[in-house]
Amino acid sequence: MLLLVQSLIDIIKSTYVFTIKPSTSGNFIPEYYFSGQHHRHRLMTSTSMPSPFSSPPLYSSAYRLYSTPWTRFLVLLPSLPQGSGASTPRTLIILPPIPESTFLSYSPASNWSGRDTEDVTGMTTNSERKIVTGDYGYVLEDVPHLSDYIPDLPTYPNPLQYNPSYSVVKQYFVNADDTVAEKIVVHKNSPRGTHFRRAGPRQKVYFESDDVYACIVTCGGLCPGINTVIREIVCGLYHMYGVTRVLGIEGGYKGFYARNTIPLTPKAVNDIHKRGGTILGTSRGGYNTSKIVDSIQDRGINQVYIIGGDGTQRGASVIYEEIRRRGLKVAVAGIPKTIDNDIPVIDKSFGFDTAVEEAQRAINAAHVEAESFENGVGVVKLMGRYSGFIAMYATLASRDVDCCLIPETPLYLEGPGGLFEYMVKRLKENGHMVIVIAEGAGQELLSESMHTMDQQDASGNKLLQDVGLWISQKIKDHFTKRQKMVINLKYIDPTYMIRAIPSIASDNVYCTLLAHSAIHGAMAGYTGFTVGPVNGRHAYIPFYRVTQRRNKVVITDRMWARILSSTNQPSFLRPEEIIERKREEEQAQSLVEEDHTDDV
Ligand SMILES: Nc1ncnc2c1ncn2[C@@H]1O[C@H](COP(=O)(O)OP(=O)(O)O)[C@@H](O)[C@H]1O
Ligand SMILES: O=P(O)(O)OC[C@H]1O[C@](O)(COP(=O)(O)O)[C@@H](O)[C@@H]1O
Ligand SMILES: [Mg+2]
Repeated sequence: MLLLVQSLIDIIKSTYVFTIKPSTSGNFIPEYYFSGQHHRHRLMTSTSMPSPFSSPPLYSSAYRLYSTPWTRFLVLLPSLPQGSGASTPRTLIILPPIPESTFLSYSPASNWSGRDTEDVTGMTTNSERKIVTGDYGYVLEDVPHLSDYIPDLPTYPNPLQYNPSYSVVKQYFVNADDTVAEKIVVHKNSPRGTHFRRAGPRQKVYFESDDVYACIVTCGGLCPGINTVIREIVCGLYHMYGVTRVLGIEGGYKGFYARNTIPLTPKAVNDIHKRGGTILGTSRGGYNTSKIVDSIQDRGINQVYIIGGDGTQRGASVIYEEIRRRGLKVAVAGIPKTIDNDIPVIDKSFGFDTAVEEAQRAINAAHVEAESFENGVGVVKLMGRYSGFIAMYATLASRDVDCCLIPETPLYLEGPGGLFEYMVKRLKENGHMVIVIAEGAGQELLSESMHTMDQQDASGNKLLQDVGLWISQKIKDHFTKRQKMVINLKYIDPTYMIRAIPSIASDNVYCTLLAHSAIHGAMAGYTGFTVGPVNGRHAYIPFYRVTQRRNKVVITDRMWARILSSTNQPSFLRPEEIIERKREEEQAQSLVEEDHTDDV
């Protein structure tokens, strides 16, 4: 492979830039830029990927070679046939990862559309995606800075050094070179791997307090803790940096151009963390980049704090791009919000602990009902559109659950190894049982039996059928018609109750840290970033890293094994499927750096 790579260096001449993005189906969607246009093509699954050494040969003029320093892969892109358009679908081949040392010897390749620059530390950077490489396989996936596109910006001493609360803190300011490792479990010879810029206050800031005009917007579904984040942004800006002008945008993204705004002061937000929801209101859909950025520009806003999930962060990324294109001195900071805990890279999303805590009440109720009746069955539906983290953690915490069903696991009802067989066994053994089901579980079965059309919400998210109602009915039908066994089934759907409550104490502290990290980053001139803890330390993460894939429960990991061992439920996986899943997971691991929440 080494020789092969070396001999191909001279053909790396192109203007394409790749990133590799996992799609919802687990395939990888490469995204690339061609002549300034942006196209997306689905990459074949890793299992169906042909060998790079197979026909047509690697040296054929039909292929070009690309390298991506942030994924450390080589990608082969077949050239377009004569006369075809730029959007013609093409098959990509990804070569297996190559030794980091080899890669760095010629990375970044001359094919980046971004300019290559050498920074003072001698590290090589790329301005399209700020990748900095260092010794021993060190990679920094840095976030943009206002000075990247606005020259000669003045800086000011950070007012925090005169703040009586903070000036006593030893080493209050973050060292400019501090970065946070994405992976902390390493082996003797592992490369140092990917890092993110450490969050926190800097010695110099790029805004004078009086000049700051900040705004806050909340988008997407609710989540416990949103009000706390709003409160802490307002109070943090005021108390740490003396910023008095903060505007609340009402009703999500569309509020920028179609709704009212409200001035936010520490007094106005003093008590809001005790309430669920968002005092600003939220929405799905209604995203319009130019109208949003026009509104930011017209109002003279220069710091934008955007609280929302994966869709929101995608929107924030486009807003940042447009602001940069217009050359505006406006910092864009994202604060990740999702009750489903499906945002990657960060350790956990705020509100998740609150949701798991509140879910206990529903599970307890289901358990009390179930054990009080002969053949009592409690069914609890929890949120989790594509990721079953709430169901998994709520199950593990409760210990009263006999079966946990999540979107990541297969599910079948009838036959050996199916749910009904397990239920009969469990009811005979225990006389009652509790099932926790995440809303996204078993959706294929549902659409098969209900013949429903794919429907979407205003943001384009798939609208799910009510799996709780469906499975409850299926269970009832099975036991009355097939088993001739009387069961007492109680279905509890606490989903919105869980989402709408105020956050618990630990989430409140977490929300405060997120808000402060975002403020410090924006004041220091960073932009186009999301904040969040990575292995316990808060970091600035480029938008593309939190939107390129979804955090999911890995059912071949130890955490899911703990569930199986705690409930004794069937895995719904046949042995050959387990092997296949493991293989797929290993391949995905080697293609994209994974960040599981497991590994306790
Ligand atoms: N790919 C995208 N590009 C721009 N805006 C988006 C994108 N996806 C979603 N949005 C916008 O982000 C907002 C929230 O998205 P949604 O998916 O509903 O919630 P969440 O951010 O919680 O995932 C909506 O206003 C939606 O229009
Ligand atoms: O009814 P709504 O508001 O569309 O929300 C339902 C969805 O919101 C979620 O809480 C996730 O929301 P986000 O994508 O906004 O984080 C899912 O669990 C659920 O499917
Ligand atoms: Mg979402």
